[in-house]
Order: sequence, then structure tokens, then C-alpha cells
Amino acid sequence: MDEFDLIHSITPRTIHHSSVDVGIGDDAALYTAKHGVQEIVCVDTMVEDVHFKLLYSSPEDIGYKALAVNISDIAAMGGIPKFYLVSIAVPPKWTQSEIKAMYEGMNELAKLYHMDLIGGDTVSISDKLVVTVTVIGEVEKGRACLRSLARPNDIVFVTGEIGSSAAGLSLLLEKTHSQTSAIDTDYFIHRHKRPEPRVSVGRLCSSFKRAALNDISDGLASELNEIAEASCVSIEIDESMLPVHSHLSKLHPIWKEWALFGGEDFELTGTVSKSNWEVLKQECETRQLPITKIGHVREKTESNVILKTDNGSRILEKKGYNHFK
Ligand SMILES: Nc1ncnc2c1ncn2[C@@H]1O[C@H](COP(=O)(O)OP(=O)(O)OP(=O)(O)O)[C@@H](O)[C@H]1O
Ligand SMILES: Cc1ncc(C[n+]2csc(CCOP(=O)(O)O)c2C)c(N)n1
Ligand SMILES: [Mg+2]
Ligand SMILES: [Mg+2]
Ligand SMILES: [Mg+2]
Repeated sequence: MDEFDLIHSITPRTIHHSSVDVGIGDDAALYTAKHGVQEIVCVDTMVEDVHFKLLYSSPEDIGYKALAVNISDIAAMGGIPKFYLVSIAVPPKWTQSEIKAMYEGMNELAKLYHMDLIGGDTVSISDKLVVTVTVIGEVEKGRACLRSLARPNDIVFVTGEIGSSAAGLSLLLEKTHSQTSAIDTDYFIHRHKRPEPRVSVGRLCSSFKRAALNDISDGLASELNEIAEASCVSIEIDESMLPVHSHLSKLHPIWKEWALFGGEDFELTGTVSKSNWEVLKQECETRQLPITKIGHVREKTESNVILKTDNGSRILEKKGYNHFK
């Protein structure tokens, strides 16, 4: 079984409400609730030992990340997050104060975005903790940054830097050991545990008539393939332009794999027209938001995503984190 095939197979062929603008297939769903506004809804689950280990994650870390990954999906639609609901399945070993600490972790981030916790559900489970967060946000009607909005000649960009979260995970799982104290391993670990959703960049993109966005949960290669598929275009990126932390390559020889396929960076990748790119770059510079051009959108060819390297070019397959592979 493949995660993406499964989702495809359960996608309904008909909808009952014409107010549904975007259903299954993007970072979040969109429906028109009131004049001039589209509501955005998304949900993501985190499971102990699949998404985090108690060995290195505090209850606050778990709560923080469970909300962060959902705010990131709202950012990837160009929206403003407003409300959240939390469903928890808690094993017997958890104390009430640990659960409260998990909500404190969420609240840390919710405060920043002025978000309200408006509901949820609590059940017991025999073994591992499961946290499911639903976030509701909104975007001006017609301004959502859909995966299907990339067009030939657009500029392809990514925010922040990629690969650092995967490096942090590798350090936490003790698959990687730093040979020198000159490398700030805590930095990479922090990037893994406490991703920062890029809401401001999403909002800048939603001010353009058209922008495609996706947030990086499964890895840059996977997310760009999703944009290329949804937009019926090909995407060409340049390996030498990929933004990575200056210490990443010193940590482990597989650093390029981390950057392309590692995932959980929760940065945004997307495409805008050439003229909008100049505006976006300038606006990001003014606000000190890191953003990097990494390539171009092309007319559709048989390969969805192409990576140009020093030795030529290769197809970047939709390889990355996949729950059933
Ligand atoms: N079990 C499911 N039932 C119905 N729809 C689903 C299910 N799982 C995923 N989807 C839908 O499929 C689309 C893609 O979901 P996916 O979870 O891959 O995206 P994402 O949340 O952006 O990525 P990630 O979960 O890796 O952070 C979304 O529209 C989502 O709502
Ligand atoms: C203990 C442990 N092992 C592996 C990973 C890596 N990982 C888990 S889920 C995922 C993709 C995003 O999740 P989703 O697609 O569910 O949103 C990635 C890259 C981790 N975080 N912790
Ligand atoms: Mg997403
Ligand atoms: Mg999801
Ligand atoms: Mg995923």
C-alpha cells in the first residue's frame, strides 16, 4: 500500500455542498463561508515513535510541533490561522501535569498567532500517545495559494533552509555524531523539534493574483512533485542553489539526501511569476524572512521534477517520507 494511492482511492467523486471550493488534494480544504472569505481547514496527526520519541521530546515539544505542522498547512494555502481543536489518545503512564505541559507547548505558538483553542476530544489508548490537531483559518476569496497554480516560466523558491530537521532527527536517533564542537548540533535538533511555520511568507504570496505553495513535510522532492502534478507542468531546480545551513555538509556525507528527501522542514516551497518574484524577494528582505530562488517552471515534459547538478541533470522522483513504504 502507498499513502498517496490510499488517499486517491478514498477521495469522493461527488460533493454535496457547492460551497466546497477545494476538497482532498491540497494542503488544506477550502469552502466559502461568508462573502469575500474562504475558510481553510486542515488536520494532521502525530504518533509516538512515528513522529517523535519520548526519549528526546518533552510534552511541550510534542504539543508545539503538533500545532506547528498544522499552522504550516494554513501557511501553505496563504491563509491566517484562527482556531484549533485537539484530539488526544493518552496511554495510562501520562500524568495530568504532562498533558497540561503538552497544551502549554501548543499555547506558546497559539499566542504568537492569536489563535483560540475551541474544542477537541480525549480518549485512552493502551500504548502510544496520539495527538491530532485541526486548524481553521481563512483567506481572501480567490487568493489561496493552491498547488495547481504553477505556470511555465514561474520562478521556483523555497523559504529558510532545508535538510536541517532531518539532520536534527539523525542526531537525536544517534545515526549521526558530530566530530567537532564547532558544529552547533543543538541548532539542528531545535529545527527538528520546533519548526517555525512560515505564515508571513504565505500571506505575502496570497497578495499576488496567483501563487502555488506547498509546505515541506515529506521532503522538497515530494512537495515539488505534488505542485508539478497538480499544475500539469515540469519543475527544474538547480542543486547549487538549494539553501542549506553552512554546517550541514560537515555533519554527514548524506546531507544532500536530507535536503531533498528528509522532510519536516516545514518551510514553504512554491512558484510565482517573474515580476511577482522581484516583489516577493524585496518584501522578504525588508522583513528579514529568508527566501531563495531555486529554479524555474517549464512546460510539462515526461519528468515532473528535474534536478540540475554539476554533472548534468537527473529526475527527482516523488521519494520522501511515505507512511506505508
Ligand atoms: N485519511 C484521509 N481521509 C481523507 N482525506 C485525506 C486522508 N489523508 C489525507 N487526506 C487528504 O489528502 C490530501 C493530502 O494529504 P497529506 O496529508 O498528504 O498533505 P499534508 O497534510 O500537506 O502533508 P503531511 O501530512 O505530510 O504534512 C489533503 O487534502 C488531505 O486532507
Ligand atoms: C521517531 C521518528 N522517526 C522518523 C521521523 C521522520 N518522519 C516521521 S513522519 C515524517 C513526514 C511528515 O509527517 P506526516 O506526513 O505524517 O505529516 C517524517 C519525515 C520522525 N519525525 N520521528
Ligand atoms: Mg502540507
Ligand atoms: Mg496531512
Ligand atoms: Mg506526509
